[in-house]
Amino acid sequence: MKIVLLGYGKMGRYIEQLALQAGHQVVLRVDEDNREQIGASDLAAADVAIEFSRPDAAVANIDLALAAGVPIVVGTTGWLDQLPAVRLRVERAGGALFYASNFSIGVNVFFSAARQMARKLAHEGYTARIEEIHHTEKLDAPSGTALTLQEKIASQFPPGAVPIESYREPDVPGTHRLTFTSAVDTIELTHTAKSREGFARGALSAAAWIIGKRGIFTMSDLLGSE
Ligand SMILES: NC(=O)C1=CN([C@@H]2O[C@H](COP(=O)(O)OP(=O)(O)OC[C@H]3O[C@@H](n4cnc5c(N)ncnc54)[C@H](OP(=O)(O)O)[C@@H]3O)[C@@H](O)[C@H]2O)C=CC1
Ligand SMILES: O=C(O)C1=N[C@H](C(=O)O)C[C@H](O)C1
Repeated sequence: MKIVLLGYGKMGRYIEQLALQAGHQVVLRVDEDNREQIGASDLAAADVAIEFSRPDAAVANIDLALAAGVPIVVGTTGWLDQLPAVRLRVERAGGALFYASNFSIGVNVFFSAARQMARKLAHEGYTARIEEIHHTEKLDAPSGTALTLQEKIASQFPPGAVPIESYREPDVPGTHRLTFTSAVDTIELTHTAKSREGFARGALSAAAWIIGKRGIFTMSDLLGSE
């Protein structure tokens, strides 16, 4: 694959390392310093763009890839309130967008398990809460993953009854814990990322998968999960 990296920070660099090891090419690296100089024609030679930048930059980068006619994989969190408008633009342009708050296989299996457990446990009187811990450079809170997890189980509980607590500690790649509590016991489900490798591998799988497709996709499309 010929890849454009939109965002060349912790994730962009990790993805580049794995991509080069796998024999792919990185044809353009975009960060805050050169973003203003980049136009759609600069992306034209790429098969796919992979976007890990910042919450306030993601949507303009999606529009750039759409204008270039290049499929885009977006890992940046904190912009999904704009998804309905972005969806319209992707459809109108006949483009391809793959987005996920978390690209690791482990977290996506965690989501499926959480959904199944919530279905059963909410009716047995359990309450649920979510905790997330990330490194101190993280710009958004709650994490995108915690919000997706909340969305996946919220319908089983009364409105507003699944709180999220966010903690920031040095060097934590990403930890998410879902706790169900009843009068008689507690059930905890925890995903602990040991590094950013799982996120980077998942983003590269999504990039290979979306080439040649049109539409809007997420991890359940790639993994065939709920
Ligand atoms: N979905 C998932 O699985 C994961 C999602 N994430 C999310 O990905 C995002 C990035 O994370 P991370 O790599 O750790 O962040 P970093 O802060 O390490 O990197 C962000 C990069 O984006 C660049 N940037 C800033 N503005 C723009 C712009 N307008 N266009 C293009 N690039 C820009 C920065 O440039 P400069 O260095 O010049 O400032 C920097 O290179 C976050 O939202 C994070 O939550 C992270 C991990 C996994
Ligand atoms: O900012 C990060 O680092 C991460 N962001 C994503 C999120 O907000 O859920 C995914 C992962 O937890 C790492």
